[in-house]
Amino acid sequence: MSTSLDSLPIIDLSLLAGDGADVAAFDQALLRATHEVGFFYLVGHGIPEDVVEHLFAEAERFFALPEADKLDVEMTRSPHFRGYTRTGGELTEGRVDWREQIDVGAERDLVTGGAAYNRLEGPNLWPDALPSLRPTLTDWSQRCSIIGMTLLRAWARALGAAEDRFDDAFDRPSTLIKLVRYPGRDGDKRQGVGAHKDPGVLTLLMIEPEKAGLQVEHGTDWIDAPPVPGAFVVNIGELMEFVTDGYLRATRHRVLSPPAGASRLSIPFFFNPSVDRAMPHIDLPAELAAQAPGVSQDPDNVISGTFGDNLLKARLRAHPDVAAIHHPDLVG
Ligand SMILES: O=C(O)CCC(=O)C(=O)O
Ligand SMILES: [Fe+2]
Repeated sequence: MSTSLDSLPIIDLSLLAGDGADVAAFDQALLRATHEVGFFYLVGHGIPEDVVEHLFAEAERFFALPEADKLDVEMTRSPHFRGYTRTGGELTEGRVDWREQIDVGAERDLVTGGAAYNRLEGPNLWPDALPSLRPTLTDWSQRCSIIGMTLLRAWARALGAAEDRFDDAFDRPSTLIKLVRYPGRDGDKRQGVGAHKDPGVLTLLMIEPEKAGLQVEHGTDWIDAPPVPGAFVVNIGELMEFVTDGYLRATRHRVLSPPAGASRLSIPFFFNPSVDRAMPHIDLPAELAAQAPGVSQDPDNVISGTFGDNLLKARLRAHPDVAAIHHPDLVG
C-alpha cells in the first residue's frame, strides 16, 4: 500500500461507454486507485475544453474585480458560509492559508431551527459586478454532479453493493464550488492550503493549466500532482473512508504557494449528501474486508456519519470569523 509512486494513477471515464469488460476494467481501476492512493486523474469525462476555459476565464474575472466588489459578498455576511474569503482569512490546522476564494453552494431556502447543520443551508452571495458568474457556476455544478453520481455508482458496484446504494443519500446533494486563487509566496511562507482531508465524500478538482503546487500524501512521501491537460484530479473524503471501514482512503493533501509574483487558480467541486443524511455503510465482501484497516478516529477531528455535522465542524474550524459573528453559541 505504501510502495513508492511517482504520480497519481490516470483513469478513463469513457470506458463506461464500452462493453461489460470495459466497465469492469473501469470499476477495478477506480477501486484500486482509491484503495491504494485515494486520489487519481480522471480523463475521458466528456466536458468540452471550451467549457473549462470559460470557467477559468470567469474565475479570473472574479478575482480581478475591485476589492470593494469582492468584499460586497464577503463570507462574514453569510451565516451559511457562502461568499468571498480574502487572502489569509482561512485556517487549516490552525495556520493561515495563503489563498483567496469564493464559496458557492447549492442555492437553497433558509431553514430556521432544527439541527445546527440546517444553518449551512441558504442562499449564495452573488457579486452584482459579475452577473455571468451565476449561470457559469450553475452549469459547472450540474456537469460535475452527473460525473459525481456516475463515480458513486461505479464505487458501489466495485464494492459489491447494488449500484444505486448511494443514490438516496444524494437526492438533494450538498454541492460546493470554490473558485480559489493562490497568490505567489510571501517571504518564506509556503502554505497555500495546509495538509487536510476533505470532510465529505467526493471532490472533483480542476487546476489552471501548468500550475504545480498540489501534493498528495502517500506513505511517508508527498507526491506532486500537477494538472494533466483536461483532466480532473479526483479524491475521496472522510465520509467515503468512514462507510468502507477504511478500505477506501481519504488522503491528506496540501498546496504549496506558487513562486513570488506568480499565482495559481484552482476550482474544486465537492459532491456530498444532503445535510441531514448519512452515507449508507457498505458491507464489504470478505476479500475486501480483509484489507480494510478500520477507521482511525483522530480525537481532534472526529468523523460523524451525518454529512451536515461533519461539514459544520469543518466550516466552524476553517472560518472562525464567520463562526464568531453568526454562530457564537456553537463555538463558545
Ligand atoms: O487547490 C487545490 O489544488 C486543492 C484545494 C483543496 O484541497 C481544497 O480546497 O480542499
Ligand atoms: Fe482539499
